[in-house]
Amino acid sequence: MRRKIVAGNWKMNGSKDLVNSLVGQVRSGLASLDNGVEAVIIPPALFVGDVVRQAGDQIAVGVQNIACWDSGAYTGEISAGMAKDSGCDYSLVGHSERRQLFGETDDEVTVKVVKALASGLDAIICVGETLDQREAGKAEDVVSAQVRKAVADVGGGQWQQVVVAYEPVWAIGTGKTATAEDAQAMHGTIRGVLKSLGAPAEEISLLYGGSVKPDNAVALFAQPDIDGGLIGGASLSAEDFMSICRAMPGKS
Ligand SMILES: O=C(CO)COP(=O)(O)O
Repeated sequence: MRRKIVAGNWKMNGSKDLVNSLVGQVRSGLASLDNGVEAVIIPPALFVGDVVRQAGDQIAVGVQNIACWDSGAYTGEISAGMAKDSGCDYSLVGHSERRQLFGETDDEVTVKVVKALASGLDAIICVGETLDQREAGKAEDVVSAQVRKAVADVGGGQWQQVVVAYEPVWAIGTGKTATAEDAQAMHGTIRGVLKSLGAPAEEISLLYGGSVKPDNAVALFAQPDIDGGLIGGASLSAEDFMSICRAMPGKS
């Protein structure tokens, strides 16, 4: 059965005060929710320990990025093993901001997925096309290639640790969302790619990200191949984050 996931990527936002106020509110909100949603909080790495301590069993925790290496002289980097050791369950890999602002390459994404899975983290692999690529009619090709490359070294028994998040770059932080139909179409394509690679595609959760808000989450989550969301700005408000969690239908 595919997991239904709502993950909040705080990016470089938040503070200890936000951790202290938000995590408890999300925790009590989830206690009265029975739609089977798994909530994940992905704060800046410095706050992971604080979130883990307050999250209880109901909230999973993730990091926004991991290194390509296990340990060593890589100043400023954090390994997948360290994230796991600190209580993380997930790592984002290949977020478009990492790719665009920090020059993260497809090859590095492939390695980071391997490192995450080997350390026992679930990898939320982020893919998505730019506006130019969409307008040139290349969105499907770009996203399909990103997916193929990212999972190139995933082993047979590791697929249950893989989650794919489709985040069109033009929809991130812009207030523009893909229509539910366009998002569904791309999710169908991604599932098809995973199937063609021999993965148990029907079991893999596919998230949509890019300006997801309480008022558009219902239509997005109603789509058959959209199993949840990767939320940026709206995840910094406990109220909005919980509204988005509540937008998940009780589908299996
Ligand atoms: O990049 C995102 C989540 O990883 C989406 O961010 P916004 O929800 O702020 O558009």
